[in-house]
Amino acid sequence: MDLRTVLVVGTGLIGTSTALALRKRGVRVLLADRDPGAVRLARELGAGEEWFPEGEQAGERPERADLAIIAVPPAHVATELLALQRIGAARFYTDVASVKAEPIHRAAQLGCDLTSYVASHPLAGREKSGPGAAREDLFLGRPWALCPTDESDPEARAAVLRMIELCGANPVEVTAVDHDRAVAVVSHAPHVAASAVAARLADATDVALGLAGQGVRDVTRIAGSDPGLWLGILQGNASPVAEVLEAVASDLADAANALRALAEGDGTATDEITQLLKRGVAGHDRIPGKHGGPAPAYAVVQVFVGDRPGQLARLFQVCDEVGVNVEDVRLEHAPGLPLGIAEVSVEPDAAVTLTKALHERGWQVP
Ligand SMILES: NC(=O)C1=CN([C@@H]2O[C@H](COP(=O)(O)OP(=O)(O)OC[C@H]3O[C@@H](n4cnc5c(N)ncnc54)[C@H](O)[C@@H]3O)[C@@H](O)[C@H]2O)C=CC1
Ligand SMILES: O=C(O)C(=O)Cc1ccc(O)cc1
Repeated sequence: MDLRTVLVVGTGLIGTSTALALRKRGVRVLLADRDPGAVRLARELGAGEEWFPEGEQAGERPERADLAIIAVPPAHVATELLALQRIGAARFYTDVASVKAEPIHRAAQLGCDLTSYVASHPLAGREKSGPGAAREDLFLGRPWALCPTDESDPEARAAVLRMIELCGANPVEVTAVDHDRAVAVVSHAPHVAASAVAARLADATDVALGLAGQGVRDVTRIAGSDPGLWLGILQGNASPVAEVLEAVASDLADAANALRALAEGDGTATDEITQLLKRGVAGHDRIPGKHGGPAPAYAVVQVFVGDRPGQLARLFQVCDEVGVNVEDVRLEHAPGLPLGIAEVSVEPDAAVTLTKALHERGWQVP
């Protein structure tokens, strides 16, 4: 299936990232958003050209795209789909909303044409919104769910598969109901849990915040996301998310009770806590790695870096010189000190080479 022209409706984080990825693969991209500033910025970022729907530009017929990608909040997907289908904006349609059953159900209720529509959802994103946060490589190697229904035309499915492929993502075909149950576990409930942990920090003391390390940053990163967007996501998947949160809340309550017992001298309560921690390790170990397979066991080389411009570039230069590929990098800042620790993840075999090279060049490797 050839995608020559794609229309992106909603030029925020996901719409603009998709547009940038498609542009890079030579697709012509038309952009629309109810916020003119969002379209302007997406255009300036090189995501495509502005789309003028029927009647807005005198004498011009609207151009019919091969595929329209609806990248707006979940509650607006079905109404946008209907409006676009009414003017024949595209041959096929998809959306990228984080929930799937509810928008499909609503589209059916509104009388949308379900043959030309295959709902989808990239499992990649950021805690930031808007076109300014978009990245053309956001979807590389990431899962991208697609949920054809019995009514979906095979050609519509092929068009959506082609879009996913062009964005460099891995298609995962799943029913809308199974999708929603799955993302409740791997995305939506974790988001609420992160918010609950981060909410503890709102009135934490300055001393506590001054001692914050990478752990709390990891656990709360997604809590910085747009609450309006997330309310819509949680509303659209309320029961499956509630079910997972009830299980998490039960584990947390048991852990708190065990710790109370421990504080009162009941040493046997350690068993319960150990069991939870071990179940946590088992669950964490099951998360696939960045390319979709089992998580690779990278070695982490720690190195002190001064908080000055150019230090990371120098560090990467050393990696380059000794032919070591950087799989991941994480910076931990030491509060109040003019230095931090870079944690460079590399293939296990490369760790010794890199550590030796850093030592030789005068880097402090703890
Ligand atoms: N934020 C994330 O990490 C991810 C979000 N998603 C889904 O992608 C969709 C978009 O989310 P983001 O790009 O993060 O949000 P965003 O807030 O960055 O962008 C949404 C854009 O849609 C526009 N918009 C809203 N209603 C509209 C309408 N009726 N017609 C035209 N434009 C409209 C807004 O003006 C805004 O520019 C949502 O459905 C979300 O569930 C999917 C994967 C990841
Ligand atoms: O920021 C991250 O790492 C995310 O995982 C973001 C995200 C948010 C919503 C989705 O539907 C999918 C992914």
